Amino acid sequence: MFDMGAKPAPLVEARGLARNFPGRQGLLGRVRDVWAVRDVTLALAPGETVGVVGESGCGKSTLGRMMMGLDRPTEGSVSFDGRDLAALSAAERRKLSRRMQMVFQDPFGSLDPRRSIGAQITDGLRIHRLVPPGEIEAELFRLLDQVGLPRSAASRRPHAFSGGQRQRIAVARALSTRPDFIVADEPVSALDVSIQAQVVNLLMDLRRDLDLAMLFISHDLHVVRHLCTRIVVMYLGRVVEEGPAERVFATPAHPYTRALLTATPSLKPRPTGGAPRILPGELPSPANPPSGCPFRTRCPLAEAACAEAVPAARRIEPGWQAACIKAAPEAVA
Ligand SMILES: Nc1ncnc2c1ncn2[C@@H]1O[C@H](COP(=O)(O)OP(=O)(O)OP(=O)(O)O)[C@@H](O)[C@H]1O
Repeated sequence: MFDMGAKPAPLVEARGLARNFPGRQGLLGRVRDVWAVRDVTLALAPGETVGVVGESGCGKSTLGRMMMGLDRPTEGSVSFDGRDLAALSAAERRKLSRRMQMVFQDPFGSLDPRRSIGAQITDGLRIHRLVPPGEIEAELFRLLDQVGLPRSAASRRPHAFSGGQRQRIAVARALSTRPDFIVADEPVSALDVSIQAQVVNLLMDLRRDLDLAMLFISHDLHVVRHLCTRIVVMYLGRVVEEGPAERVFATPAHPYTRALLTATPSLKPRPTGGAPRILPGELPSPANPPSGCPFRTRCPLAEAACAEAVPAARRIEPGWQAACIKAAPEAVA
């Protein structure tokens, strides 16, 4: 379990979260469940931005969905403002949904091509009756201003916008209900590099102005570095390192974090689409993870003891932990 250090009362708290999915029959007839997330404990204070990073398939989206209450944990619990999400009635859950919003990688997939974006941005206002009907248009214009879109955008449909503009629309829609907590799942990965910076800057401004707590999921460490105060590194469903973003980036303590940072060429332009960079060695199947430390099959420091047990989190400093028997802060070249 990760020790969170001294912090204000959390807004969102995940305790011992795990999620498995039933496996498919393999060639030899063996069926293995996939543990997408295992034993994750994580808390966000109000207004805090936490980045979740790791290679594709390490469980980031599944964690984000559980923290939003969109997916039920197999084990563990998520609480929001001190209330266990699993214990809420449907009506309480609906009410709470106003305060929790999600922004996805593909805004086009979550927008209805036949409706004007003005109508779509204001759905939440109507559902939750946040402003009187006569004030909806003024609120819509305020939201468009906030995300840097012209007011003339209101009457147009999604296809009239570029990828970056559509992500601004998705952000405006998420903000419309005045949430306290946003899960942003790879919100800029599908965008052109130059546009990514604009959307990240927008999110930074909003975080500052609105005091939003944000779980920002990304395989791109540099995006996270700009935006987040704390970083959580996942590998095969487990948190392997967690700490203040500045400290973790300067001197990562887990060999996997070091490998991720080394594999990320610093701020070089890269192709659109943001395919995760390849680390040395093969990522084991989540249906058949190695015994002991999940990273040991690719780890340059691995020794016999690493195969014996999943390493406990070692405290590097208050609020900074790494699950490795050799965890020690070390600068990357
Ligand atoms: N609904 C599902 N049914 C079966 N397996 C699933 C399901 N959702 C996720 N998984 C599996 O759980 C593991 C974690 O997936 P998840 O999407 O959470 O990872 P991720 O880190 O977000 O990856 P990506 O960046 O590719 O989205 C993967 O092995 C995935 O195949």
